[in-house]
Amino acid sequence: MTTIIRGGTVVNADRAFRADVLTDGDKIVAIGEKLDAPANATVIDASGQYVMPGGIDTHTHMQLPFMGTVTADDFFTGTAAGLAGGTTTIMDFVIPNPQQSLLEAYHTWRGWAAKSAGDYTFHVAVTWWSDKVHEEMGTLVRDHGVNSFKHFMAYKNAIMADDETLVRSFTRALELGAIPTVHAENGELVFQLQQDLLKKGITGPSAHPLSRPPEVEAEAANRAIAIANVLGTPVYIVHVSCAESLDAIARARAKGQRVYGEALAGHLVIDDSVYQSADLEFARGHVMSPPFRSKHHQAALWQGLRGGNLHTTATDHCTFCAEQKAAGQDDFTKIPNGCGGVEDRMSVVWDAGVNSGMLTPSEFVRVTSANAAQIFNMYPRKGVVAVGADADLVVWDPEGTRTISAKTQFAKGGFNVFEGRTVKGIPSHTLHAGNVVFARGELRAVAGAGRHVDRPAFTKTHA
Ligand SMILES: NC(=O)NCCC(=O)O
Ligand SMILES: [Zn+2]
Ligand SMILES: [Zn+2]
Repeated sequence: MTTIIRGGTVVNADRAFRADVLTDGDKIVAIGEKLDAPANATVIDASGQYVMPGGIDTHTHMQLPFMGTVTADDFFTGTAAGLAGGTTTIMDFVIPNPQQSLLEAYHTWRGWAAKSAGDYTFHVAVTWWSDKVHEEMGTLVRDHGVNSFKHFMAYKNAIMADDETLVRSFTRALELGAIPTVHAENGELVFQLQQDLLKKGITGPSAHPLSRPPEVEAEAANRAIAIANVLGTPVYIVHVSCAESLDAIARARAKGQRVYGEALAGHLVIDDSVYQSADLEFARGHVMSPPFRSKHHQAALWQGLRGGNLHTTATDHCTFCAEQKAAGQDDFTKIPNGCGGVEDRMSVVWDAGVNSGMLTPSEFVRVTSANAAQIFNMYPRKGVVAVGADADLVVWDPEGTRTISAKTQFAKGGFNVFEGRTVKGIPSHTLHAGNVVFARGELRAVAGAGRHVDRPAFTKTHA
């Protein structure tokens, strides 16, 4: 398929310029003013619009078996919803059970992901340690295009990585040229606080944020950063939700440490008042970890994004319907943790970030795709509008509006944490691998059209 996008303003992380963009097959083949195009080319009129790299969501959980259930979105519905919102690549997580082979889990997830409509790639979680894990990390990096390993510092008695696992896995990642990532919350403290709250008879969703205060996150962020510093590894901290964790990242970076931070669209715009709702189904729908925080944390996260101490935006898309969330109606610790957003991240970050003047369009591209592609070694295949890059593009209408609602979304789960929010700045068209997969509200996602994105190891100079 050949497509010409005419008359738009191309926005990359480094600059914006007026140009047509020609795609052929799955690649961008020409960029320039008044380009010639074959007579059979599909023409998209982008006048008054921006042409940007398709979004990369660095953190999703499609079809995840978690807390006794499985997320509502699978790899088809979740990636299709992403395409509707301008996100063309997701970074999902292979999460082996403790004692399970990493390779076995990796192949299971690859099987599930075969029906993806958008591109996908995997971080692999290290949930336990043994010589076999050491060996399998090597196989994943050398033979399977994995260059990032995830460590959950929370979820005690389930997938929590203890300090020995962190130290050994970070060390191994350094040997292999892979980057360690962490969910930073002190799982021992969370467990203790949960038990204390339950003993006091505080069992509803309002207890969730009380069991995971900012200090619990900051302790783990500081610990992971300290471990990375001693071992000389880079480290990427997922879903940074509070000023205290951001301060830890800023301190380390000021000393020259290679620390990266991810902000979630939800944490940027939703505050912790949601947990006080008398509508317990609504409150449970917002239970995720780390929880939504008070407004001063949101302001800090925006400053972190603009100032360069936070690098990526993601969603942690992990959808559960009301019936699944009701598993925790008598005990908040049993509410499956997770919320959605893959369909909404680009518009939410544009609306709250660019329309407010907090971010420029180029900074928007930096935090929605370019930095992710660079940190995780997909650049310049992804994250830039350039000749030779994948034809994953979003034609962005800065005047278009949409009121987000679970009733009209493509994602499953029947709930949306951004419900009722009217965003200005929406995709008019999304191209994935050169195909127009979303056009003015019409989704043309094809199951199985998504490709796995191999991410090679970093050279030794990265660490
Ligand atoms: N974030 C969340 O609550 N659920 C998904 C798993 C995780 O990322 O911690
Ligand atoms: Zn997490
Ligand atoms: Zn997650």
